[in-house]
Amino acid sequence: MTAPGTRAEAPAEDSDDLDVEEALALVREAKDDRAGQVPAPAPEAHGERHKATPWAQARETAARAARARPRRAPVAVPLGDALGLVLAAPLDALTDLPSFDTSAMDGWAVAGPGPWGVRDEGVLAGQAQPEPLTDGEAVRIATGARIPADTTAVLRSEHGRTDTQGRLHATREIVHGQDIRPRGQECRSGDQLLPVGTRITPAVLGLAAAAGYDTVTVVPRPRAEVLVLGDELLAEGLPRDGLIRDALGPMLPPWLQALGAEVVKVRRIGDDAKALHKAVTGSDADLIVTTGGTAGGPVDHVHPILERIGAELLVDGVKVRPGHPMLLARTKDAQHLVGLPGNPLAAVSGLLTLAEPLLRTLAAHPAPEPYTLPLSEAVQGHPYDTRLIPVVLRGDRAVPLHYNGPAMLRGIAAADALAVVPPGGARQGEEAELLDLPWATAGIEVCFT
Ligand SMILES: Nc1nc2c(c(=O)[nH]1)N[C@H]1C(S)=C(S)[C@@H](COP(=O)(O)OP(=O)(O)OC[C@H]3O[C@@H](n4cnc5c(N)ncnc54)[C@H](O)[C@@H]3O)O[C@H]1N2
Ligand code: MOO
Repeated sequence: MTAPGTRAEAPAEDSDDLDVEEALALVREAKDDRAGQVPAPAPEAHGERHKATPWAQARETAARAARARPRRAPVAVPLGDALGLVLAAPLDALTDLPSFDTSAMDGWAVAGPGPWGVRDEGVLAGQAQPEPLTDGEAVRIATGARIPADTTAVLRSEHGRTDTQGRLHATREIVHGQDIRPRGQECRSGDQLLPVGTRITPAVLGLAAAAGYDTVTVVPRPRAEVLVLGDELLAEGLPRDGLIRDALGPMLPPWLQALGAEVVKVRRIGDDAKALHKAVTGSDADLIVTTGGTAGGPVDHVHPILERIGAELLVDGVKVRPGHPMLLARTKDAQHLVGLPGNPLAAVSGLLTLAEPLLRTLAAHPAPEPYTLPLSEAVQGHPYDTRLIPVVLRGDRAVPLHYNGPAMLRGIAAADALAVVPPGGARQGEEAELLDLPWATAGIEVCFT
């Protein structure tokens, strides 16, 4: 169930569905494999409309650009900082689990058949080795406490009673070994608990801690820098005198974080070519994201600066609405630049078309499974380009939202996803591919970053 014009139709060798193994090759000790090198774009004159890349191909190019980069070394991060990252080394148990024979219940550790004489001192969780039991002896024990040597079973509190002489009787039959968790029941030291490529969830953090880890070895978070261009932008207050509020400065950093990036800097550059040149050449981020200045107006400095620094344009315009002037360039060996158009919804389109596959691949996250839903109403198409339309998901339908113009955020702010509408449009009831917004899937991606 995949909409026409989507990844499913792309030739197999061009698929941007990232194999985690393949992605992790970027961080392994193995020699650098540049097989995925992105071919240079067709040498067509700047400004020609037909050089624009088809939407699905642009996404593939962005993912492949990330794969073609030099290896990034794995890093060790404290458990508290590891949520959402991907294991770059297998999680091998550093201890047996449990690491000692443990009581599974509150009750008594007993030795031999009852009734039993009960020791005065009980055994609590966290206590060092308790005294061994002798036959006919019992000791109060808490869940998680160490089992004394020579214990035959644990009798649950609710299954025992003490008589007037203080002797303990079982009120039901007990089985040898019952309610004792033997050392190593879950794993032995050295057992592989999780393989390379596993996404670190809250449960993985818990397992890692239980297995003795303080830090985990992970694929490093890609570092992103945001450069907001435009002299017309205000950082606060109401729009006035032809000036407008900067909508992208507040929107992009958390969105990039939700896509797996660490945002190292957000800078307002204005329409100053010199400042932009300095910011781009001085950046050591994995990804520079610029906003505005892509279209070729009098103060659109992005293309000229990329040309000046000898950057390789991998995508120069995409057959998608909104956002068609978006671009992707390789600025240096281990750095890319995504140029987002200034119109805010066009910038979202660029973010999901180019930045998402690039960051996802660098972060070694698997590609989301493509899925489709029928549209609740017809959506007018562009004659040649894909359209991305904000939708809400209601039951088993995608409901297109109004206010989906390139300069509008009102639709996307209420949306669950973007529907991919192929050239020519989609009929009511037609299946459309959906791009989930990172916070719409139970907030999981957002809290993972
Ligand atoms: N002659 C042509 N003009 C334009 C074309 C074209 O093909 N030929 N394409 C249009 C399309 S489509 C888009 S999208 C925009 C892209 O423009 P730029 O990337 O050069 O961006 P700017 O010109 O700087 O800004 C466009 C628009 O967006 C507003 N803007 C910019 N930054 C922000 C921000 N941070 N927050 C809110 N709004 C922002 C800016 O004020 C402009 O209104 O070009 C069309 N033109
Ligand atoms: O591509 Mo522009 O984004 O239509 O407005």
